[in-house]
Amino acid sequence: SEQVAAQIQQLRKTLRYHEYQYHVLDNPQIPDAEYDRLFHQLKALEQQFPQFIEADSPTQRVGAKPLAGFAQITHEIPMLSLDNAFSDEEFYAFVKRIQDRLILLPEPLTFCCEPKLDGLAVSILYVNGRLAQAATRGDGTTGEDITANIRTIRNIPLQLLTDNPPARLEVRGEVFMPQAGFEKLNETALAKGEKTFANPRNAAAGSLRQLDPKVTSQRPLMLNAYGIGIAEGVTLPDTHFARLQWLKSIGIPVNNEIRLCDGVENVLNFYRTIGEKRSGLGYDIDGTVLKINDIALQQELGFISKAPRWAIAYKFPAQEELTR
Ligand SMILES: Cc1c[n+]2nc(N)[nH]c2nc1OC(C)C
Repeated sequence: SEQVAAQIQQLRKTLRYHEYQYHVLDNPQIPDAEYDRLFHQLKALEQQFPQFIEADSPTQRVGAKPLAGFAQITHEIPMLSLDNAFSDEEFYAFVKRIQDRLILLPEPLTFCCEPKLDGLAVSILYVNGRLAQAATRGDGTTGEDITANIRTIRNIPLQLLTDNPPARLEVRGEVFMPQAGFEKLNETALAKGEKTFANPRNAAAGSLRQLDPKVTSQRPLMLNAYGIGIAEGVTLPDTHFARLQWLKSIGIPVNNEIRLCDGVENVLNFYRTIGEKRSGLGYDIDGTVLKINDIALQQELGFISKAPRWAIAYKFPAQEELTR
């Protein structure tokens, strides 16, 4: 049965590789039917030899039974919110406050510019490379344990794709529901006389708050990572953009609209470009998040009580004001 164990390990490795290519690199190497065939081959082998089943096998996404409730989790590093800007002038003022505070002012000032996805912020903890725990942001200090539901999200790896994983790595990101999946979900709900959701954000929130992971597993949710919390047993790169690239390299999905921009004019150009692309992205965003890229400068600037001094969300006018 060593031969069976080896065959099972090889199938898991192959499936993880194809999940990474499909969900993270958007570059599938095999047709979906071939992936499904491999998946069901592994499922059958594990059913025939249950002694080889492991919690982070690609077949083990959907938890067995519904929870009675959600446990509370206290974030070791608080998940803070963001200060907002609603005009170029407010963004200029944000940059001026940074320039006035920094002892040594690099020229140009480099920003990591990201779309601000309209979903739910979550924290996902990997222990020795295995998904161990996940929580909602909650009030920033305490959130709800949604580990069982997070495990069902197909583009979140159950195991990091690296041979020497950090002892502990906390990935922070947004769980969202793409517009196409949202419309299909509401169509089905309507046809079955069930409750429909007002918008993709509410649908994502409702799906993550399901006590039964089997229900969450049927919902078209996705994660896009935007930062790192706890990181032990690894030396992280010294810029935010390089950290996101590193996350992507070990299997964590990162949004592909993220860009580095040198200087304020290029940042504002990013903001306008994303605004023009907004209706065609396929998922809801409510603005951009513009961050000082250099980690040492972030640490020098620190946080105001509730939000970092080094990042700002520059929002778009509320969607209702514009025709969709
Ligand atoms: C609350 C939040 C939300 N978002 N969304 C993105 N894309 N980045 C990002 N960063 C955040 O906070 C960090 C600046 C700490």
